[in-house]
Amino acid sequence: MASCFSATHPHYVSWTSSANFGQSSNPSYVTKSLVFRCRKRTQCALQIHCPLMKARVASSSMDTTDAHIEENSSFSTLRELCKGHVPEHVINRMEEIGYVAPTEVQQQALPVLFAGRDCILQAQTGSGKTLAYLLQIFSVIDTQRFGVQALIVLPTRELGMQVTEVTRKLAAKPSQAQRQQKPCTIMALLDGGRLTRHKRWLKAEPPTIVIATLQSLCHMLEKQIFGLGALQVLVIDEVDFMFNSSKQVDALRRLLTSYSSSSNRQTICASASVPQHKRFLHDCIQHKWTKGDVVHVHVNPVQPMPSCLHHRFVVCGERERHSTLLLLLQSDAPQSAIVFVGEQSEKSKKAGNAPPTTILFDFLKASFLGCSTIILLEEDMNFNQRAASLIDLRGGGDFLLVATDIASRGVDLPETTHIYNFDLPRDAVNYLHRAGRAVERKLMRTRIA
Ligand SMILES: Nc1ncnc2c1ncn2[C@@H]1O[C@H](COP(=O)(O)OP(=O)(O)OP(=O)(O)O)[C@@H](O)[C@H]1O
Repeated sequence: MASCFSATHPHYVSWTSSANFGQSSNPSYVTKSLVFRCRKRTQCALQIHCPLMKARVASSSMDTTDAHIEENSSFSTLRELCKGHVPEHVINRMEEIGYVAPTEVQQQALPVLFAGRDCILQAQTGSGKTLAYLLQIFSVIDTQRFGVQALIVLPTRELGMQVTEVTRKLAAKPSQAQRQQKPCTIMALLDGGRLTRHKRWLKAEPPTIVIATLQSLCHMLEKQIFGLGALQVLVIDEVDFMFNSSKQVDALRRLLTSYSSSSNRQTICASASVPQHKRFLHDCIQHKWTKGDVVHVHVNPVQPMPSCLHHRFVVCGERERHSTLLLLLQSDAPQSAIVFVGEQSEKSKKAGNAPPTTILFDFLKASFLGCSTIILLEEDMNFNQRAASLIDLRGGGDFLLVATDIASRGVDLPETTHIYNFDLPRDAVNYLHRAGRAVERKLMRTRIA
């Protein structure tokens, strides 16, 4: 048996199976029902769904009492919130871009961040965590000083490019009066970039802000191309993903303790999911990844997934998965959608099989006529192809993206209306991040209104 389930976005939650229909306003109830129903069917589904259940139980025990959060609901605009902390030209730029009213996480986190506290920032996908930590960075950097003052570390090149774009927009040229000041320089040090050019730049004059993936960053730090002696703010975005990745965790630990010291910098960790957050906070203090008085800003802890999502699942036979997905796409006629496919196993690679992403991509290109722009994004593509896919996606217009989990973390594709999990996510956390790709712009619209 195989399952294909989808998350779409109207203002209620429902689920369907080949045998039953149901409705609920509580996503965790949906998860429970899904587990229960699949458990009755096959062992295979049971194995797949058990982690979902565990994560649901873990999330239901969360509370916010582990850290004092400074309540400050009196700021109705970001300008008021940032006044006296963030330079005027950045505030002006922020308003020009359209960031006027703060989101909930910005309301709660910015006073804590401006007070210089280390912070674990946990809030729903698309809630505006990036802007919160960027505003803090702009509040502390001094462009007259030499050295890298802020470092943002993220798991993928795609997310790195996105955060770099927002940072550059905010840092745009200061006003006439501030022209005498040196501009804020920003470097994207991402896997697949031209490291020789970066090396020359770093040696000549280190940029004020570096946005990096771990591999490229650690390469530069190990070769002592630059140091973190002047570092004031270190941000680890998608922190749970980074700590869970066997490829990244050692380098991340070195970055947090050996290359710079938590007592000399402000450390901000961000994610929509921090499983076992009390344990994580304990580890942060114990291993000196952060200072001892680190704050856990946890927005909306009882509802880790936005309530505007509509969830459903479809159970079908293994051989009918492609045709079932096609039928769903034809009946939903999504404006823009992402179809998540699992990574190819090593065994399948060794056997010389085509990757499941490519098989599905070719199938949809040949059979789905509802969308002219069908795009592929996966780890095994080279960096130029990956960049080209992102440019196509952001070029406007409708799209159908066939992707691995490379697109599940942080990537902001505001036009996305539907998410299809062609292969089941590994666990509830993975489901939450995949589903979260469909909500960002809609949530913002609601909040601003
Ligand atoms: N105050 C604001 N007003 C309007 N739009 C905003 C505001 N803050 C952020 N946004 C927009 O909301 C979208 C989502 O923001 P962002 O990517 O920071 O979310 P996130 O919390 O980091 O999500 P994820 O957990 O998926 O990484 C972006 O398009 C961003 O430009």
